[in-house]
Amino acid sequence: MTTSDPSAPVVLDQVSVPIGGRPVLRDVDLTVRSGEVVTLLGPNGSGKSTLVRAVTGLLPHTRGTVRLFGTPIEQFRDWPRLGFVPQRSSAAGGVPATVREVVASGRVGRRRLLRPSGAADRVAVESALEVVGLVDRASYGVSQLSGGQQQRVLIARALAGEPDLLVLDEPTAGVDLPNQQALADALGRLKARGATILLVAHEIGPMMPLIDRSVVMRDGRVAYDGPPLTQEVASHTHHAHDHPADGPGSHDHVPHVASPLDFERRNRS
Ligand SMILES: Nc1ncnc2c1ncn2[C@@H]1O[C@H](COP(=O)(O)OP(=O)(O)OP(=O)(O)O)[C@@H](O)[C@H]1O
Repeated sequence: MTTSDPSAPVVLDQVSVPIGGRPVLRDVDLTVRSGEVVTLLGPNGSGKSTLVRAVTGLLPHTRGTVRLFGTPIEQFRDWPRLGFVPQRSSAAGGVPATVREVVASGRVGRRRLLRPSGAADRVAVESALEVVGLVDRASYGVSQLSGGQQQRVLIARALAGEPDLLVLDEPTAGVDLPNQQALADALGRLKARGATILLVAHEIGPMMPLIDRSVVMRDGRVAYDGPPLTQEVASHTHHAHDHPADGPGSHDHVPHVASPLDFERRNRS
């Protein structure tokens, strides 16, 4: 989608990203406007994580331009405005940190160099813990928590930085329904504060009412960019192994949404 707002939180214009010499993102146009919640959908390997890694500056692009809040990413310095929740690995990571410590680490970008944390930092950390419903677990070691709760710790860490743009890569993968609901509530509050959210999601679930737009990736390109997919389409999942045409190497680890075109095609047959 082209944009009339070059100062939008995210603007990708004809962006290509190769990995290991292979084109993984190809000529991608994408705009996420201020205050929007946009979901990135698409089969495994279609380039969703690559796209968010290009947006968060973790992966360089070779063609096109990536702009954050109107500034080309190469010149962008206002990183505290951006929060990123990476694809789930583990918030514990073998480090014996408490929940509060991990969440407080999200304030680092907001603090002046070598200054101890102040009242504003403490308020932001407590508020983030409250939003994700982990106040009563704040002094627990992160490794004592369930996977879904650890995911909420990562989200609280991003929220503690009070980002204007929050990018989340599959925050609900493998997360049970109560945790998905807690996440949806947290994102709803962030949205109410005016934040912009770009979300890679296989499982939309309780987040559906928050979504303003859906973008479906396929083979490194944008295959659909438009109104949010309905709950019916979004919940119409399949596994890649049902579709041999997807070819080798596209093994799926979770049910996923393909493009709306697939949905219609399957309904016709
Ligand atoms: N570090 C890497 N080295 C080599 N190839 C990679 C690397 N990262 C991604 N790829 C390839 O790039 C393509 C896009 O991957 P990407 O992770 O962006 O897809 P995705 O849509 O996020 O998939 P998933 O839903 O499984 O997370 C895939 O073919 C993947 O194998």
